[in-house]
This record gives sequence, C-alpha cells and structure tokens, in this order.
Amino acid sequence: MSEAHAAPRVFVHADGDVLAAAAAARLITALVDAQAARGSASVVLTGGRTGTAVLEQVRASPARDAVDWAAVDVFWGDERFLPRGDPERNETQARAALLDHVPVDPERVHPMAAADGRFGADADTAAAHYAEVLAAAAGSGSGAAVPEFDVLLLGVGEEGHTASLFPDTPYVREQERAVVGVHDCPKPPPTRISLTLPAIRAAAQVWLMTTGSGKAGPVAAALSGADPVAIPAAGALGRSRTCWLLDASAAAEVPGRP
Ligand SMILES: O=C(O)[C@H](O)[C@@H](O)[C@H](O)[C@H](O)COP(=O)(O)O
Repeated sequence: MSEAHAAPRVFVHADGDVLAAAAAARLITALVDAQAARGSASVVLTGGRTGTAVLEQVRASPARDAVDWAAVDVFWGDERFLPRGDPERNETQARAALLDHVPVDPERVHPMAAADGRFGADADTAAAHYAEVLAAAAGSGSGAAVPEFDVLLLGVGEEGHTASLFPDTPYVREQERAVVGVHDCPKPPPTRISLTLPAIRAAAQVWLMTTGSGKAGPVAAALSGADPVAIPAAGALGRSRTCWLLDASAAAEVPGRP
C-alpha cells in the first residue's frame, strides 16, 4: 500500500492506568465519530497487557454506550494460535475484558481461527482464510484486500515487535499477503496468525500503545526512523493518524523529550 501515511504523534501519560483510561476514551470517541459519519465503525484489537487494559477501561467507562455496539465490526490484528477458549488467546481476553459485556452483533465479530477449529493445526491455511474474511469485509467492489479499518490497536514488544511481526523475519518483510501464519515466535506461543504491515497500513488510524522502561528502547528507535525489518513497530502507520500512546517510562528515550 503506497498511499501516504500519517507521521507518528506521541502522547505521553503519567502511568499505565492513565494511558489505558485515556486510550479507552479516545477509542470510544473514535467509534462514535465513525458511526456518526457512516453508521458503522470498525476496530482491530490487539493482545497483550496494554491492549487488554484499554478494553477493560472501555467496559468500565460511563461513556461506553455512546457507541452503538451492534454497528461495530471487530477484527484482530493477531492471534495466538491456540485452542478456542484458551485463556491465552487474544480473543478470549478481549471477550472477557469487553466484548462479552456490550451488545456486539456476533456476525460482526471476526476472531482469527483457533488451533482446534476447521483448519486444525494449519496456521497458514487459517491465515489465508482470515485474509478472505478481510477481503469480504472490504467489499467485492472495492478491490481492496482489507477494510479501511477506523482504528487499529497495537502493542509493542521489548525487541520492537508489533502484532505478531517480529524483527528480521519473513513475516515483517511480507508485502503481498494481508495475513500470515507466523511460526517460531520468540514470544510464546510459537505459532500465531498476524496481519502484515501492508494490512496494518490500510487502517485510517493506527495506535501503538505501550508502557514500561523495557519498551523505551524500541519506542525511541521506531520514532527515530528505524527500519521496520529491525523494529516492526516502526512500520505501523495509519493513513490519517499514527498515534503512539505511551506512559512516561516507555517514552523516556523518545527524541526531543525533556
Ligand atoms: O499477542 C500478543 O502478545 C500481542 O499481540 C503482542 O503484539 C503484544 O501486544 C505485545 O507483545 C505487547 O504486549 P504487552 O502489552 O503485554 O507488553
């Protein structure tokens, strides 16, 4: 996807709790704005502590039901390829944190396949099927591989991974497929399904959300123009907005920070 993308903007929060609450408020507003504009909204969820904490804050928010949850299309940016219902699956955690507590339309919630589902242990076929789900959601007339997601949420790993795209792998280099089966991940479980950077870049807004001093290095590298092959999070850009939502510790090495 070669269209122009938005330069990253950094938002620093006192701590992880403030970040999660502020990101939740930002997400509610973004979904409401999208629905006001076209009657529906789409969000791509992520796994990890920060991504899940944001969903928990959405659930707890007094503004939560300003969103017409039945008109929200829910996707995942990546998934840990485990049996359905496994507590470590991103879907399991997102349902517990938010989706089981709001009236989403089950037909509009699109989890990635489980390792005991219709594709068995074949993560590559499961990934190809999710690419078909995304293409269908984009609309046959659009010619696009993925929908124009309103908001795509991401975490950041201590070596710069995002979604399940880890440094110096064929998956972070993937430029054709929208979804890949990922093998031998350094972060367990070893087998995952992930959107690729071209798919991530189809989103209107990409929000990278992370906390802690352990992330300060990759955050600074990503914001200093690192090669996405080395720091995959550096390649996560939105078409209209790219937001880095950080706590003070994760932002400590960001260039130009006092
Ligand atoms: O499945 C996953 O683990 C996530 O998709 C992964 O990309 C996560 O967001 C980062 O590893 C950050 O995780 P933390 O927020 O827990 O540090």
